Amino acid sequence: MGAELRDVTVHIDTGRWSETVLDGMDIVVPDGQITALLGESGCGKSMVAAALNGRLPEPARSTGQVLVNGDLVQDRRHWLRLRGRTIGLLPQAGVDAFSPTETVGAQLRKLENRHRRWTLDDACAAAHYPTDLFDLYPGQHSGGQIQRAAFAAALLPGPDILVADEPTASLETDLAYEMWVTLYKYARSGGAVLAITHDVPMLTATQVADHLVLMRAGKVTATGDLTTLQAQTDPYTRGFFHP
Ligand SMILES: Nc1ncnc2c1ncn2[C@@H]1O[C@H](COP(=O)(O)OP(=O)(O)OP(=O)(O)O)[C@@H](O)[C@H]1O
Ligand code: NI
Repeated sequence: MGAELRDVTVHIDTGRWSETVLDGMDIVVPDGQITALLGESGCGKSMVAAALNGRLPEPARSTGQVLVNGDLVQDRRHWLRLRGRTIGLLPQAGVDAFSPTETVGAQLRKLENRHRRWTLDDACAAAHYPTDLFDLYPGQHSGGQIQRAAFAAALLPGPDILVADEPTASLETDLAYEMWVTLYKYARSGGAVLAITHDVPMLTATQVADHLVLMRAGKVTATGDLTTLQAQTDPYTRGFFHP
């Protein structure tokens, strides 16, 4: 069924300052589709990813509702049950998907054995992660390599809902295109995909996103398909689609 934030507000009080990072945020991520989330740096996109995975930072205080496959998520134990096969996160920094003390190959193999959904070969092929890097530790990978390893790690449990936070940020155009193909196939096979991205030229060229959500300062400012957003006249939206 997918995932949803309803009127989610998140305050972070660091002790030195207090900030509202999401401000009445609403978003629906339906299954079978790619929803693309865009917005300027610092507007709260990764915080949406965190809220959808029950991974808000420790000092955060939140109000509002998170629904996963139609159920209101109530507490930490509920999140622990959902993570993995129900909802998964490809973090913005690929290295955050791994423990630093074990090789990537060993960690991917564990995910394959624990979930028995995707095979290691299929996940690595779909993520274009070269299996000859298996013996390296996460910190021994380049930015683009660890991003692809993290993509493989996100695919292995085969989550109903996949939240991918800038999955192509460290990749050149050809590889980025292949990642979008993988996300497209994932959605078409039934997955609910939220893809956070800055890559409007790729979205425009591939038409891969079924629905777009544009945010600013913790709120949604525009939603719709590509044609709808391209036709908007306000300067913030135009800045993304007619740079
Ligand atoms: N752990 C944290 N503690 C305090 N503030 C945080 C924390 N993480 C993020 N923030 C703040 O929350 C706001 C939103 O950050 P977020 O990472 O969601 O932005 P973003 O839209 O993903 O940006 P980018 O495109 O650069 O990744 C920022 O103002 C940031 O400073
Ligand atoms: Ni981010």
